[in-house]
Amino acid sequence: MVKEDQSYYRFLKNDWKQLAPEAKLPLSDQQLKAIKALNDRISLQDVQDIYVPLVHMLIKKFHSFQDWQATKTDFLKLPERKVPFVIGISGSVAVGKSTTARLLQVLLTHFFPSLHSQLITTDGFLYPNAELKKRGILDRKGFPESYDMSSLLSFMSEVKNGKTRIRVPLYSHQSYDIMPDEYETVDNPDILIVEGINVLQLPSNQTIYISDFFDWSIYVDADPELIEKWFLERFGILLDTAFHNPQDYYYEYAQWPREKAFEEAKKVWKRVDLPNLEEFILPTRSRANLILHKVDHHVMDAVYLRKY
Ligand SMILES: Nc1ncnc2c1ncn2[C@@H]1O[C@H](COP(=O)(O)OP(=O)(O)O)[C@@H](O)[C@H]1O
Ligand SMILES: CC(C)(COP(=O)(O)O)[C@@H](O)C(=O)NCCC(=O)O
Repeated sequence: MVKEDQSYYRFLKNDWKQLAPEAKLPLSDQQLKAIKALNDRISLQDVQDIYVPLVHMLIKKFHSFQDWQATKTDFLKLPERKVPFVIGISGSVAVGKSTTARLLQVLLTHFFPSLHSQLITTDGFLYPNAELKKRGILDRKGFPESYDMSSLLSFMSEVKNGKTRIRVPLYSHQSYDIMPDEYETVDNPDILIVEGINVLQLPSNQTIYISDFFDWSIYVDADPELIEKWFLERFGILLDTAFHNPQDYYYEYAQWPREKAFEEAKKVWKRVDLPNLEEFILPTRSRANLILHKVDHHVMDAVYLRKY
């Protein structure tokens, strides 16, 4: 049964999965490989039940956005121009934002191959570690003051103005820092997905939200105790990757007894990422157009859709 409160309809998985009956997996072998390559633990049942209807709803929204752009330029007697449709994805550190974003991109490409979609993460707009140290906020990484929000806002404005070949700095979880002289290029796509913990926040000293540039927003939600578990699992993967690479930020931890390294990671979660979730990320959840709620093993149990 679809329930509602003042702001959202709540669809349990069984209701939500009925919504795009014409859109069925199986995907081609190649698409399945693409999904499994991005994460081989993703539930294909969830892909079918949750993500496929979601992608079809997003495309309806995209078409109505395009219609409005055409109507507007026609009414204003202005030349037509392409304005990217922007989807923001928010949620805690380690809740699965980047996996969700990549999965949406794979599915958009699968069902709508003529559309060019791109994906960026706002991690690239974190100040480099050297700058965070200079400001005395290295242990506040991820908090609002650790991002160069005015660059992020300028980037969003360039995207919406149709600028081509915009360079976006890149962050590496392995080096735990911005990668010097490495960028990705955003090239006036049809759809841009912008993923990050801060995308629904009002930047300090600014008068506009990043989400003012969004045409749709998604908040990935789960119980903080589960998110801590996923954070620690990802830490374990980062340790394994770092083991033989002294350049890796996690190399030192990888040499420690495993239990001691995990104790340290738990402290980071309690001292940094959990307070950030409680103080700055969770309060933005009610601004999202859609909330994806996950339970154990990243399985989705409910979708909340804003009523207006
Ligand atoms: N749908 C999913 N199924 C299985 N594992 C997932 C899923 N989404 C995320 N994960 C795992 O959870 C951890 C955090 O995911 P990630 O996408 O890196 O989160 P975020 O971008 O929010 O920090 C990673 O280890 C990732 O592999
Ligand atoms: C770079 C991040 C702020 C962004 O998180 P993400 O959403 O990419 O997981 C986060 O991974 C982080 O490094 N937080 C600082 C504390 C920590 O080491 O977890």
